[in-house]
Parts: sequence; C-alpha cells; structure tokens
Amino acid sequence: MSEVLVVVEATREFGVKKVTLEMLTLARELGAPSAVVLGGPGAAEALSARLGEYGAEKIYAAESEEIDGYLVAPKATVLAGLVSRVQPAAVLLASSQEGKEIAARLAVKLDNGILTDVVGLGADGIATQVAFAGSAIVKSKVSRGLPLVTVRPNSVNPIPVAASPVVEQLTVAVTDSDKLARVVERVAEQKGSRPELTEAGVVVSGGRGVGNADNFKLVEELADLLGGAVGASRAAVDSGYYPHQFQVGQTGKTVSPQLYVALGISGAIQHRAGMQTSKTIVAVNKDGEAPIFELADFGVVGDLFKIVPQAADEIRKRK
Ligand SMILES: Cc1cc2nc3c(=O)[nH]c(=O)nc-3n(C[C@H](O)[C@H](O)[C@H](O)COP(=O)(O)OP(=O)(O)OC[C@H]3O[C@@H](n4cnc5c(N)ncnc54)[C@H](O)[C@@H]3O)c2cc1C
Repeated sequence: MSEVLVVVEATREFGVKKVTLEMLTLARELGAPSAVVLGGPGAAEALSARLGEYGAEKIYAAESEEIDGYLVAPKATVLAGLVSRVQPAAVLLASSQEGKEIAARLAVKLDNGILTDVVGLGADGIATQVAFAGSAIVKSKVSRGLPLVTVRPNSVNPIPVAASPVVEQLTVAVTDSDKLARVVERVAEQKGSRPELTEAGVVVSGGRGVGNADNFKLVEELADLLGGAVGASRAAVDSGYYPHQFQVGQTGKTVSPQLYVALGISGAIQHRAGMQTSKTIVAVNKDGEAPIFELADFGVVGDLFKIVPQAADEIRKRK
C-alpha cells in the first residue's frame, strides 16, 4: 500500500493539533499514513505517541534549528525532497495559514497541482473542495502530479487506531534562500480556556445585534456553557465589540464546527463564507427576514437579550 504523507501541525503547549488527527484518519482511507514532523530538535519524540494513537505507521522527523528558526521555506524544501524520494499516493497538509503556504511552495517546487480547503478526498484522488469564498462546493482532482491537498479543519471525524510508528530521521539540507525570513521571537497567544476557533466543535458568534463590547459577555457565557469558542461578525469587530482574531468570514477565520450559533448576525454572504459548512446552524435574530435564516437549521426570531439568558438557564439545568 502506498504511503500517504500527513504534514503534522502541532503547538508547543498542546502538542498535536486536532486537524492532524483528522488528516491521519483521512489518510488511512487512501493508503498507509506516514506523519511528517518538521520542527526543532526533539520535536518528533514529543508527538510520536499521539500520532501512533491515530494510526501513523511511520514518522519522518526533520528536526533542526534551521527548520524551527525560519519561516516556512525550509519546510517546503525538506518536504520536496521527501516527496520526490517516497513518491506517496497523496500529501495532506492542514488548510491553515502555514499549511497552505507550505503546500503552495511545495507545488511550485514539484511542478505539481494543488487543491486547498478540501473537505473530503477519495482513493480515486477526487476531492470535495470549498471554493469561491465558500459559495460553492466542487469536486476537483489534481491533474498534474500527485494529490497535494490542504484539508479544512473539522471536515473529518478523527478516529483513533493504534499503530507503532517507526521513526526515520531526515537529513535537513536547506539553501540560503530558504533562510531569508528568520523567527526572532515567539509569543504565546493569550487564549484562556476556550478551544481554538478553527478547531472548536461548537462556535457561538455575535454580530452587530449584540450592541456593544460589554454585551459580548452573553456570547461568551453561552460559548462556555457549550464548551465552545467565541466568534464575531466583521461588523461586530469593526465596531470594537470583539478582537479581530475572532472574526468569522471571508476576511476572517473559516470554521466548520458541529454546532454554530449566530446571535444578532444578519447572514451576509461574506459572513456565510466562513461558517456555512458548519454541521448544525442555530440563529437568533429579531428580524424574521434576516438572510441567516435561509441557512439555519434552527432559527429563533426574537431578541437575543431575552433568548440567550433563557437558553443558558436551560443548559445549566440540564447539566
Ligand atoms: C470585502 C468584504 C469582506 C467582508 N468580510 C467579512 C467577514 O469576513 N466576516 C463578516 O462577518 N462580514 C464580512 N463582511 C461584512 C459583511 O458584508 C456584513 O456587513 C457583516 O457580516 C454584517 O455583520 P452583522 O451581521 O453582525 O451586522 P448587520 O448586518 O448589521 O446585522 C445585525 C443583525 O442583528 C440583528 N439584531 C439586532 N438587534 C438584535 C437583537 N437584540 N436580538 C436579535 N437580533 C438582533 C438585526 O436584525 C440584524 O440582522 C465583508 C464585507 C466585504 C465588502
């Protein structure tokens, strides 16, 4: 069975990211999953147990200060060498900012096609892809080279299958032009206890209808009760109600949780672009004609300041 390379996304504090486990699950349907860890010295050892729990049969470890100390260029170079040698059935990266940039550089180096924002991939190489800012779902296939795809977080249900991965150390040889953008400092994001927005199973978002920054406590309270992340529309962000890194939409983050709750959000096309692949959408809006209701699985026409506290009380009771 051909290998399928999964490029590992991980953080220093929390280890392997959920999207990596999702990609390993997807890779198992396509061939033999091999995880590729690109990081500083010792990076693979810290991650290997978790990667094995999700079926990684092999781990390629490219560990070097040259990988850790520079932006994505060295990673693309190492990957290009590995892909040329192994000739995998497919290469999967996360549809994150970094994953997409590595994939794009890899595609150029290999003169290979690329598909981004993929939400499904068959053994025949046909991908289901979210295109045109989320307004279209298309079937596509890389017609030049191997399937090189970036996978959107939350597209696949991660299922563990134990494996005992063999670790192979890769030689890291990068060029001077790979080392033009050096990392000078890393600052851990202040996150609190909420899950990361793009990886959360539940997202509760507030829009201009929330009215002001203080009222966003209501959005946060509901998110916390549901164990979810908080999002915001651009109008809410532009009005200063909530920080920009939580913006959902065409010019913000793309989310695809099991449950998306939209509070006081009208449902403009640019907002929908970032959340319309959510599995279940619940909307609360006092305007029954708001476009968000065209998309919602469950809609409540009413004042969010009455509805949300009632919903929160009910959730507390049932807990
Ligand atoms: C190039 C471009 C990129 C963009 N990118 C994004 C993007 O990434 N993300 C994004 O979100 N937008 C984006 N926008 C903006 C987008 O077009 C909309 O303006 C924005 O999404 C509107 O945000 P909103 O729904 O919160 O506000 P509004 O459209 O003002 O809607 C507020 C809603 O709240 C309801 N409401 C008010 N009070 C209450 C209450 N008490 N209870 C219940 N409901 C209430 C109202 O009925 C209304 O439907 C972009 C626009 C452009 C041009």
